[in-house]
Amino acid sequence: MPVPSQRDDARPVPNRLLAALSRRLERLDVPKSGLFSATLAVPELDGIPTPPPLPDLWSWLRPGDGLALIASGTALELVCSGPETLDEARRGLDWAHLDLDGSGAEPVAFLGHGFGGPDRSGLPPALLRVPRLLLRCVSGRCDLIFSHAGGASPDQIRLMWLDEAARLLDALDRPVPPSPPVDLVRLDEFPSPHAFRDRVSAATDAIAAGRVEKVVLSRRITVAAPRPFRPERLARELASRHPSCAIFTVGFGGRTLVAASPERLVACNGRRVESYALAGTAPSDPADPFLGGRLLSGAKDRHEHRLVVGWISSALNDLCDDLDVPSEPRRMILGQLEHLWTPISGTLKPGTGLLQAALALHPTPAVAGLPLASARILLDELGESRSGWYTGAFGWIDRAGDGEMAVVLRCALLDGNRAEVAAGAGIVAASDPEAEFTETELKLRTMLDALRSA
Ligand SMILES: C=C(O[C@@H]1C=C(C(=O)O)C=C[C@H]1O)C(=O)O
Repeated sequence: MPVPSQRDDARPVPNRLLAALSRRLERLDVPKSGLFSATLAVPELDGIPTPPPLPDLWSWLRPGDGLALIASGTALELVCSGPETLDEARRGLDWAHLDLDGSGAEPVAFLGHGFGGPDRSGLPPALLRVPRLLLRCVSGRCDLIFSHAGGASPDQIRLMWLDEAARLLDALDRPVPPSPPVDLVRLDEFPSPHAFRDRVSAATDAIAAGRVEKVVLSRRITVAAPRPFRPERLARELASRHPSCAIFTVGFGGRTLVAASPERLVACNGRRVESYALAGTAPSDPADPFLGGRLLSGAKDRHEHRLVVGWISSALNDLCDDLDVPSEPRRMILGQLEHLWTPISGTLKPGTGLLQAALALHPTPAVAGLPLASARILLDELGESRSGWYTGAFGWIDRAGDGEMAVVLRCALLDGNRAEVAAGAGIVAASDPEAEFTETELKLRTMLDALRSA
């Protein structure tokens, strides 16, 4: 079988690897219909890959866990009306798989959805995508997973796969040099700083009147740089600054959502499940060792945190045979800020999976409020608007059901040289408008600082 030709502008791809892939795929019996994936170990690529310059890049990195998923092309994409239908869509997949080298690397579907309600960004309410080619690397061991969803002859499928492999290998081979930092211009802000503080006051009034216990208000700003943002550069920047976070990129229609999320909505490994309660925030200052102590002992932040721990525990309790809820929060330190953090874990009841848990958990009071229904009504009244999947969820699930979804936080929606960045803060009875504004500025800075070098 011929190896697909190079694009004229491309650097030479590792031809030996492509030729080897071509030989191996040729012997493969590709079914004509249904979703089919084949895993091939590629020791030639072993190492920890970084996101390459691919158009519409989908990727997921957990640098701290040595996990990298890098996708190229699409085998199957299902647009769903919301998170409720994602599970249905996934269960409906008739997914055959061949593990050619016995490496155990299962094929993966990416999934994501927004917060709920109108999303002016143009991203669909929910999306499931199986990449045509996935580079799946765990602790430096890499596999290539080819997928196809029928509708072509086996020869056409093999050609498409090799084309995709050529594109991915070429992109992985291209240098992604760092950019000298630039100044960003704030173009637009919603709501204005003044209006945000007013909303915080209106929210504390609603809390005093007993309408809700907590509500999360957010801000969105648009910035411009003198050059186009590079999603792969931003992801690398974030991965080196925040290796404990989930770093992901979701390319869609020429724009790319990029995030460094500290908040695990849910992760499943077999029947083990884990979710993070993350709420209560303060600036972190290495020069002030008492600051963390203040966060741990501060009544307002502990109250805000406890509400989230209670809610997540009760949502997971219904789905689990056993649940471990630490009695004391820990500190999660992320550059310039830190959070109160309680990892909650358990054993799922048989027949329950990642997507059911994600559905039961989203949106947690860390990003919405409590009680949820009243908080949603109050958010509408206060004019809260969220876009670009901010405070929705994004992640991956493999064919066996293992995977993870993170809350979409500390994120930017890149569009050429513009980026929309959002951040919010949990409002409780004792909240102060100025302090909450400062908290959102700090959270925005996580992304703005990285954007300057992207
Ligand atoms: C809403 C955001 O963050 C959430 C709110 C937090 C808080 O209010 O303390 C902390 C972490 C996140 O759960 C955000 O980063 O935009």
